[in-house]
Amino acid sequence: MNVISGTEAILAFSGVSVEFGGVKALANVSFSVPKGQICGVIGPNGAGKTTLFNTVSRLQRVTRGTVSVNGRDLSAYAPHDLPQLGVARTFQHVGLFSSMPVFDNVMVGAAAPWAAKWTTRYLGFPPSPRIERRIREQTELMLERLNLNELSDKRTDELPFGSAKRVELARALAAKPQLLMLDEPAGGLTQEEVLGFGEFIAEVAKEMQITVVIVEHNMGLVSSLCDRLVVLDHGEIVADGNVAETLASEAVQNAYFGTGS
Ligand SMILES: Nc1ncnc2c1ncn2[C@@H]1O[C@H](COP(=O)(O)OP(=O)(O)OP(=O)(O)O)[C@@H](O)[C@H]1O
Repeated sequence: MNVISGTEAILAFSGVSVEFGGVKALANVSFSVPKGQICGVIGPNGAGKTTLFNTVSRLQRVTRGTVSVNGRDLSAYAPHDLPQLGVARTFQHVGLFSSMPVFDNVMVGAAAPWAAKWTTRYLGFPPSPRIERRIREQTELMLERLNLNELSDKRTDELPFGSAKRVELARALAAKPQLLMLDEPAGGLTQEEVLGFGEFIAEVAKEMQITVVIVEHNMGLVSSLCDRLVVLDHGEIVADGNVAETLASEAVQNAYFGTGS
């Protein structure tokens, strides 16, 4: 498929298949995402988007093929290793610690790369005061960047949905990822919130030099935000390229509406 050459890839899928019994959720998917790109993954319900995401988060094993980040084959890693590899994600249904205040939720993200170190995980070394200070500073920075300062002490289950989504994003960004995976970030947001969200992601991706892969049904967001679209249908890539051409392609019309000739 469309493996981009000449630019260093941060994420690469090579011949990835995932099968559930007789169901082929992904069938021989290959593409790579160069550093700095905002890549949208779209497709009708059941196309394999979440499965694709989960192979990166290590929540889903591949039946065949390889998923790699910065050239490292992810099969050697567990989900808790991802912050150290520079990968952060958000979930389709907000995945916050509901009884904890906003500040602590974001601090979990800021502490994640440090917490994933083997000296912490296996030997239980507590953070030094210097590291603890850095984690708190990073948390405060993200709260400010996402306009969450005023909500800092609120429990996350007391927040409106749009604010909870912002907290989840702050938590993911607090880990200073190189690769940010966003799973349907616009779901449940008002149209105004969606616009603001798209602008914010574009700004932050540039500012923090983050590569973004986004699964999204909201075509308005996808069109305004993404540099490129990969379209899945029945587990296969049916189109891959710039946004306008891809959306207008026969393969996409077929996948969504069954109207191509
Ligand atoms: N754990 C599972 N066991 C069996 N089949 C599964 C499992 N997870 C996904 N599938 C099937 O794999 C296919 C791809 O599902 P997936 O959730 O990845 O699609 P999707 O594009 O994310 O859909 P949606 O847009 O509805 O979220 C579907 O046919 C789905 O029913």
